[in-house]
Amino acid sequence: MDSLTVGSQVRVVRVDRGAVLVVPADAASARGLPVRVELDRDGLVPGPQGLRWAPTVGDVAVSRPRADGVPHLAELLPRRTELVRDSAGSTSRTQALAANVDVVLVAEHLDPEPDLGRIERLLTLAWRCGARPVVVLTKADLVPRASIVAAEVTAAAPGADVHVVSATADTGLEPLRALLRPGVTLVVVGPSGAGKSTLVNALAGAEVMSVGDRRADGRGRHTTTHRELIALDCGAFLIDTPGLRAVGVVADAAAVEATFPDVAELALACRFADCAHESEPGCAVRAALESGELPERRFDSWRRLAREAAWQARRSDARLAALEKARWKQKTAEYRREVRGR
Ligand SMILES: Nc1nc2c(ncn2[C@@H]2O[C@H](COP(=O)(O)OP(=O)(O)OP(=O)(O)O)[C@@H](O)[C@H]2O)c(=O)[nH]1
Ligand SMILES: [Zn+2]
Repeated sequence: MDSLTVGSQVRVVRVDRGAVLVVPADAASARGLPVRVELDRDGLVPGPQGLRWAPTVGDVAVSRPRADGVPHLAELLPRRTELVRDSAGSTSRTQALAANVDVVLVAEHLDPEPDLGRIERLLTLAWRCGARPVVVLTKADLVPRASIVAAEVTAAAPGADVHVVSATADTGLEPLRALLRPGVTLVVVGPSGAGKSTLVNALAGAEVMSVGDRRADGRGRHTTTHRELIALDCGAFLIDTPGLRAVGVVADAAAVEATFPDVAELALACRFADCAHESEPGCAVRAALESGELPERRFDSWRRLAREAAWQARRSDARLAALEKARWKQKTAEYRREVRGR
């Protein structure tokens, strides 16, 4: 693609400093070379709700060249789905990792042993996003009894399919290839070294991402440093992400409930509607813990995420209140200026 036609819809494949790389949004013509589009000085694009938005990978925008012919993003379209995480630091901003995704592949290695808590955390991220979560257990070639581990993971991932794969041995990938339909967008998330880039390459059938041990310059292993959307020959879109270290999941109560439907259902049977599942009489959750029906580990994981969700809800309330206050301050300042000016 050499130029962007007037008013055409484009898809953001990568975000750089002050610019984005875009391709035509329709799957049929998305495979050409991306075009670099400079952003306005603030790095933002006008979008829904009359606000200016930071574009993210997977965003769809209307491109309209400026008067001087330079490509420009005129408008960001509303996001169908949005994968968000807590941005680093103490600010209450969230960061959109990817937009308009249909499937979230939660990648976790079988060797070393999978971290169930991390899977639950990433599943919460996926459910929150509104996309379909699919767990992919990687490096099956390195462990003898992958199916036993997979059963444990399945118990920790109600409602999500769990697939055991080896990207290097090309096993178990068929169910994932079946997800790659034209126009469908998949994003791969998971810890560094889980084999995300290797998986993306295997699904793409080409070396589209550089992988762990391929660096020949002796400066240690390659690791994915940016998010990138890849338009596959079959018409599907795949987004690779860098390993998410300690993902600040932007949990909300509904997403936590979707990840832990077993705990949510037990809680419904507690005698008190506001049961904290600590020492209340008639607590169905405690009973399930005692009988072994609900593993301690899973209960602890649920509690941690539920607390984070509650904390984040309070924090965003506080943020709204602060915004409201700032607006009010501005209004009074305007009013004073007006009075003084009379
Ligand atoms: N044995 C085996 N090794 C694998 C498999 N998939 C990936 N690896 C290896 O695991 C290492 C990490 O793979 P990557 O694909 O770079 O992992 P990543 O999740 O993209 O890592 P980051 O880019 O750091 O987030 C590399 O050395 C891969 O060759 C697999 O199925 N089997
Ligand atoms: Zn209870």
